[in-house]
Amino acid sequence: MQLTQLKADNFRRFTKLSLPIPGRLNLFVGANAAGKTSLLEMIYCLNRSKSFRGSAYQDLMGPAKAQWTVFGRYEGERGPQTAGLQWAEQGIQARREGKPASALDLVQLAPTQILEPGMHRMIAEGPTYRRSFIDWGVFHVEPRFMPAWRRFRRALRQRNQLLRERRSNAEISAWEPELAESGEELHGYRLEHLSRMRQQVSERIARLLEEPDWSFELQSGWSAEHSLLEDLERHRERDRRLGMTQSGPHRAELRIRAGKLAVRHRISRGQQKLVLAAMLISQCELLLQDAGIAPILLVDDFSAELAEHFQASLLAQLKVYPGQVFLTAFEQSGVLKDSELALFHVEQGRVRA
Ligand SMILES: Nc1ncnc2c1ncn2[C@@H]1O[C@H](COP(=O)(O)OP(=O)(O)OP(=O)(O)O)[C@@H](O)[C@H]1O
Repeated sequence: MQLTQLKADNFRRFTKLSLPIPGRLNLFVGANAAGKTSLLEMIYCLNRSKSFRGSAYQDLMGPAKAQWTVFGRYEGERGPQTAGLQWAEQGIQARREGKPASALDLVQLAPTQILEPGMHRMIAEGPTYRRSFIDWGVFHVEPRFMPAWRRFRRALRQRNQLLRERRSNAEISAWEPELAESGEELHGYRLEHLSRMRQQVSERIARLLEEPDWSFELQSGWSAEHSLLEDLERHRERDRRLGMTQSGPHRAELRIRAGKLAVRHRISRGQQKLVLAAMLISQCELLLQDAGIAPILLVDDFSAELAEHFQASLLAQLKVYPGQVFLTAFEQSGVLKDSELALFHVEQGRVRA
């Protein structure tokens, strides 16, 4: 899907915005605090119903009133579409084609991914971010993922509560078959998605970083020698002591290695950015192959931490990516002086093409 018009009312410093977006490759330029990241956040928020900066809905409200609205027109695989998201003190409301919709409807309409400086944590920190990277892709290509995820969450919640309440083994184990079955199912979807992506990601990273030998391994979250059901039984006493279930796909880990070393010990911040970019672009291409949708890619602070020749290889990969791309930068200099990029100047909450 391509966003062809973006409108906003009282979103951060954008009091009123109505921006036609004619093209696929777009560049927002402007000084510090001009509002470039807020524009990406607006698109992300519309398409994913949350801020990528971890801001609460209320924080997105500008000074004009206690309410904000974002609206988008789209063209693409599903024909012309519209979507809107409005927040007021009563809560958040989503609309699709002018009719009330769920946040999930918007998430499905125009899959959107972001590469932003804070994403280093996806490599440098714990497994949560890497799991959510895999799950975002699985969600869009595998319709059975959400029902399995809901079954799993429910069984996990119930078992955890019974563990905390120190209830009998009979009561606790009653939830284990459901938890194990849905948990194994989720792991299977993740594995399938990763195996479809693995080679492409490794090759893309090798191309971007000019270094070979990258590997990805998904650890299930329970022991490799046992089924999840067996693991839950074997570790019930440990789980009792801790008051929570320690085995399952909620403990899965995606290990990324460069040669034999974990990637976070091995590469610089700039290289981390390229690894993440390679992972995101490959995953977006897989979504196009498997679900027929080319996600929108947002890249905040495109040039940060990248030497000019790395910027050039990243831009080259984004240019051949078939989906819509939005970049931000302080100015259109160096490799960004590219006639294929539609340029937008952002100044104090205003945008001009
Ligand atoms: N809810 C809000 N209401 C009004 N203004 C806001 C709100 N939230 C942030 N701002 C203002 O928006 C500006 C920051 O915008 P943004 O982060 O989009 O800038 P940027 O162009 O990406 O800057 P940089 O290049 O420095 O990252 C700041 O001046 C901030 O005070």
